[in-house]
Amino acid sequence: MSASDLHFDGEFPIVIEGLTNAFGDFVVHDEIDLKVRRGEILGVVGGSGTGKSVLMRSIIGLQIPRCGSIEVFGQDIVAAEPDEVIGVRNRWGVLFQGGALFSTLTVGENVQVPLKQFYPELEPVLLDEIARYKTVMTGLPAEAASKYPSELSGGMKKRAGLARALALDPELLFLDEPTAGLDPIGAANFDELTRELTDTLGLTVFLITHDLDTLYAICDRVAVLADKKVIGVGTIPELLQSDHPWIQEYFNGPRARAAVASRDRGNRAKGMDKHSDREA
Ligand SMILES: Nc1ncnc2c1ncn2[C@@H]1O[C@H](COP(=O)(O)OP(=O)(O)OP(=O)(O)O)[C@@H](O)[C@H]1O
Repeated sequence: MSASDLHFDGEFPIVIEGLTNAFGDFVVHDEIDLKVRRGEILGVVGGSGTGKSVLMRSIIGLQIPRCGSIEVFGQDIVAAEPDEVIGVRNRWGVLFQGGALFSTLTVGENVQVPLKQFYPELEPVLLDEIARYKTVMTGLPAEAASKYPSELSGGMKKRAGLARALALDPELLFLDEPTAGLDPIGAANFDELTRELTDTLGLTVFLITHDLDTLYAICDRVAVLADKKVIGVGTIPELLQSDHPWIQEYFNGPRARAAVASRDRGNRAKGMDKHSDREA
């Protein structure tokens, strides 16, 4: 438990204790603990290969840990029978790295995949309607629902993947490097969309990223993976109190300074917009 969790009296949709993941002799996580707070966007960072994706896969039951426990909405994910997990699986949505859309299905059909899986009784006309609604919710035009992934830009594919992740009205959203491969404007727009959806839908978000701009712009707290452990969890100012060299180098390096400057410029621009709105 992090020091700040002692002062947090809300709920924790994800509770991880003593989690060890290993492939043969290669240990990725060594007895890690992590709690995700309801309503937060938790950024998960760490060098390449520190096990961010493996951690996410363990939480959603795609990776069987060597030991430890993972509870999602109070349901034990590790020890449970597959049937027992179904009740929580429809409470989360996942945007995998690269979108992971089915290339032979249209965007709308992709969004319908989880709907058909969990609600096979839904009529086709209703499935179409929900798929169109989810597509538009992510900022895509309604016509995008009838397009194939190969007809979409990288940014549109991410939004389509997000629409599918939101298909079941999840409470918990997993995003694995959602802004990777997007240009800075596309990435900033996606960040804004993530924040807006989190606030309006009351989501809790587990967000793996290498993108410092994303961390500074939208994450409430950040968890740092290094040395097979979670070496810190907190707001960026809290993490900066740590003297761990990776944290210092990451959050005090030139790229972090550029991210802070960019966030501040964005905030100033928003303030000016509000000002000119009031004057108009
Ligand atoms: N199925 C697997 N079999 C063997 N090793 C694996 C498997 N999946 C992941 N690994 C190893 O586990 C380690 C952590 O992988 P993971 O993909 O979680 O890293 P990551 O922190 O997400 O990296 P990146 O930032 O580069 O995406 C890596 O060394 C990877 O090679």
